[in-house]
Amino acid sequence: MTQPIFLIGARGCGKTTIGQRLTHACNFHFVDTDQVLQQRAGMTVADIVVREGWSGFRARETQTLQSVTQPATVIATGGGIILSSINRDFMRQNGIVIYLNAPVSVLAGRLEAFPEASQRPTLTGKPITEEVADILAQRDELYRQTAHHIVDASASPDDVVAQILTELRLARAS
Ligand SMILES: Nc1ncnc2c1ncn2[C@@H]1O[C@H](COP(=O)(O)OP(=O)(O)O)[C@@H](O)[C@H]1O
Ligand SMILES: O=C(O)C1=C[C@@H](OP(=O)(O)O)[C@@H](O)[C@H](O)C1
Ligand SMILES: [Mg+2]
Repeated sequence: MTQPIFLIGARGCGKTTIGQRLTHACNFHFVDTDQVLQQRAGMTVADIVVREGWSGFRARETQTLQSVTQPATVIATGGGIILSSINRDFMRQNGIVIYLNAPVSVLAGRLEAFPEASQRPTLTGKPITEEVADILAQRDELYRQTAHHIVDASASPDDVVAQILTELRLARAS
């Protein structure tokens, strides 16, 4: 199995962290759309949003997603990648999509501890817990529609990786 693996889910669900670990377990390459996009632009997400608005960032994100998609690659996406139907269709058709699902309390706790504000400028201007709740309410259905598999991302990193490997093995056996 060398199909690309796309990790989707809200800010703080662990796409970047789990993606790196999963890469070692599968012997795949790792890419993170936000890291590649920022390197190519020579700007942080926050800078891009100031200069080009969220629409400029979203256009760059779609282009980056398509250009980094290769066999034997784990692709950690940004939390808003599923807002575009082009991205949703692209991921479903070109690989295996895994939703790292976690409740608002877990997501907000992680984002308060590790805000990484240059990569995560505010989406709504609201305090973290309110923003996470509002955004998850808007996007949860899109994550679910796009995913081939859903895992519990509130577990420890080792456990989340183990859940993903189990899902992939079960899918291969069926
Ligand atoms: N399963 C986990 N258990 C505990 N902490 C986690 C877990 N996954 C991620 N984290 C922590 O949460 C923060 C956000 O994780 P990150 O991988 O950047 O999320 P995302 O890329 O989905 O926004 C990081 O500081 C990371 O160490
Ligand atoms: O949820 C979002 O709309 C975003 C999530 C961020 O990525 P992470 O999910 O890796 O934090 C980053 O792509 C950008 O700030 C937009
Ligand atoms: Mg990330």
